Amino acid sequence: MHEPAAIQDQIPENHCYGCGPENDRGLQIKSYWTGEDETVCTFTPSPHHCAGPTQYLNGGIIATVMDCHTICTAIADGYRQAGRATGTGDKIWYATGKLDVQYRAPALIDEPVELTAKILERSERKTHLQCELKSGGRVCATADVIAVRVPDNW
Ligand SMILES: CCCCCCCC(=O)SCCNC(=O)CCNC(=O)[C@H](O)C(C)(C)COP(=O)(O)OP(=O)(O)OC[C@H]1O[C@@H](n2cnc3c(N)ncnc32)[C@H](O)[C@@H]1OP(=O)(O)O
Repeated sequence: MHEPAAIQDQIPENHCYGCGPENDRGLQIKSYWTGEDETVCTFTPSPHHCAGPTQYLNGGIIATVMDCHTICTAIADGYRQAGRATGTGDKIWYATGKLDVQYRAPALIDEPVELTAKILERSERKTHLQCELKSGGRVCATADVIAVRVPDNW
């Protein structure tokens, strides 16, 4: 079970291609807390998100959804650490400092991919997260991510 409201729907003014509700041509992923330091996201690919062979998901799309799922997790965690509901008060904004993706198996285009993110460590300026992407019941990609806090006018 997770909270009813998606993290992305609580972050204001987000036009990001991967996770921005304001980007009507974007992927519009939705992430949810499942525990203290863990979030999940289910993304349903469209046929045009394919790799060379039409049955597999493009690697850049895989990287994008892993990037956005983890960075939104870091942002929501920033609000939690500040003792505020996500999106309230002064804006808290993180950017990707590092995204290290390992592609372990091809992900299928015709079924949803399941992502999990886990916060490993946090400090004032950065959050270290791990992400896993599953398709067809197997782990297809893992990522090591550093989210870096940036000014709210970034
Ligand atoms: C709601 C919006 C969701 C958006 C989701 C999508 C996210 C994105 O795609 S963002 C776009 C892609 N990312 C970017 O364009 C970022 C470009 N880079 C930058 O702006 C800067 O280099 C930035 C912000 C990452 C770091 O800024 P800078 O002022 O150099 O930070 P700096 O003070 O050196 O580092 C802060 C901390 O982060 C660490 N850090 C920074 N980069 C890295 C890295 N690549 N690897 C490891 N650690 C890093 C530093 O070691 C430092 O750690 P500590 O506090 O322990 O000393």
